[in-house]
Amino acid sequence: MAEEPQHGVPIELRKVTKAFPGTGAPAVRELDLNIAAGEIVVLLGPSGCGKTTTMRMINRLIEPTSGDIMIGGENSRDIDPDRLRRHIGYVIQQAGLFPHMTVAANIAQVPKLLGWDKQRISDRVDELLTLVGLEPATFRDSYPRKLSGGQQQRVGVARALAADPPVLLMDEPFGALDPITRERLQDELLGLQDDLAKTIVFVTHDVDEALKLGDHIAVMQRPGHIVQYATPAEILTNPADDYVEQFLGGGSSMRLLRLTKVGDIDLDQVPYTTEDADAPGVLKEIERDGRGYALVLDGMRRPLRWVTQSDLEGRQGPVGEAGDPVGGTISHRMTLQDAMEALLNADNDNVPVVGRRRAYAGALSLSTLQSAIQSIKARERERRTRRNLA
Ligand SMILES: Nc1ncnc2c1ncn2[C@@H]1O[C@H](COP(=O)(O)OP(=O)(O)OP(=O)(O)O)[C@@H](O)[C@H]1O
Repeated sequence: MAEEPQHGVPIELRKVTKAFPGTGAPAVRELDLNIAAGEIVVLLGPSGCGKTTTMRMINRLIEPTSGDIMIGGENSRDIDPDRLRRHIGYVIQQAGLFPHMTVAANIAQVPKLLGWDKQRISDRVDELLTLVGLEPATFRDSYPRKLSGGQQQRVGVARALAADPPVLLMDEPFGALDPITRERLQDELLGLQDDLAKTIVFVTHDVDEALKLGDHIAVMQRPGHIVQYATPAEILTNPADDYVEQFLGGGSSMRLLRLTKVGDIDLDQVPYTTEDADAPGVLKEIERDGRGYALVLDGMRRPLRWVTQSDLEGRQGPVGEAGDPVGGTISHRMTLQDAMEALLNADNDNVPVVGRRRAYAGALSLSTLQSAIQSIKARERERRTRRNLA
């Protein structure tokens, strides 16, 4: 049986500076950064702002000129660099796989260094390939050049995870992939992270990637400092200054739509009933509500039909099959953007939202969406004001 994965540890950078010899301004300047255990923190910024240098100081591929880096409470200066790097997985653009080694041999590198026996290594390789969505029998003995960019990147992630390190550093890992593969790998990374809860430092200059993946985002500016360190929603609704605002570009409301899940907002509550309910009673309730319709649910609370006032007028006995089938439903897991798409294509203004086991959870309309975005913005503004006053 597989062992429980090792969860992430906190990382703290204290006044970390890197000045490369013979250059002008330092590449990274007195950088403070606190990364909580199990979080994905994205370093976001334009080329040359010091993202890669910051990341490589964490695994000591680059030694800081001054300052301290604490990993799981230990000063990285006190950890042997080889031991440190075995406890920190590293994924780079285009995977950086060794072309003359099979996929299995690439993944097995660190376990081999750690002296694991053959059987343990082989089991681990298969487990990891499965974890990143590659069939072991097909891919184990392949050479990297036979693989697509996305598959190579998956192997890169498997290799970084091989010795189950608590920390992963990912430097533009999806930068060279086409947009569809890129999105898929981002989703898979988030899925993996749900189970693994590693501490991940992720470098990108792609705003949407940062907003999607980051629990927190550090927006960096040349030369080597952080302008804002906050959650994606906070950065979108309250950019710290003009630089951050410009870097984000326009469309912050659209981005909030992409970032927020239907389950995170207040849904509309419409009257609901069942097929065996008494029609005149339901009619009364519809009249009282004033909207003119109700939702009929089955025994498992799954939406079946919309019934309107006129469907029920004069009807005696149970509601039965009165009304029209609900065209479609919206899952509580959908982003607001996907929900908006569904609403624009729906026949009704209101679409039922379903949660676990497709049970009714509320309803959504374009105007509910609009007020949700407005209240997210207002909430973030309020939080910031409170913080500034504190
Ligand atoms: N080995 C080095 N020697 C001298 N200068 C360096 C070295 N590595 C990086 N730099 C400089 O440090 C600064 C920060 O570089 P870094 O690679 O960290 O930026 P970055 O934000 O990761 O950029 P990119 O997105 O282009 O990778 C740049 O001005 C770069 O030229």
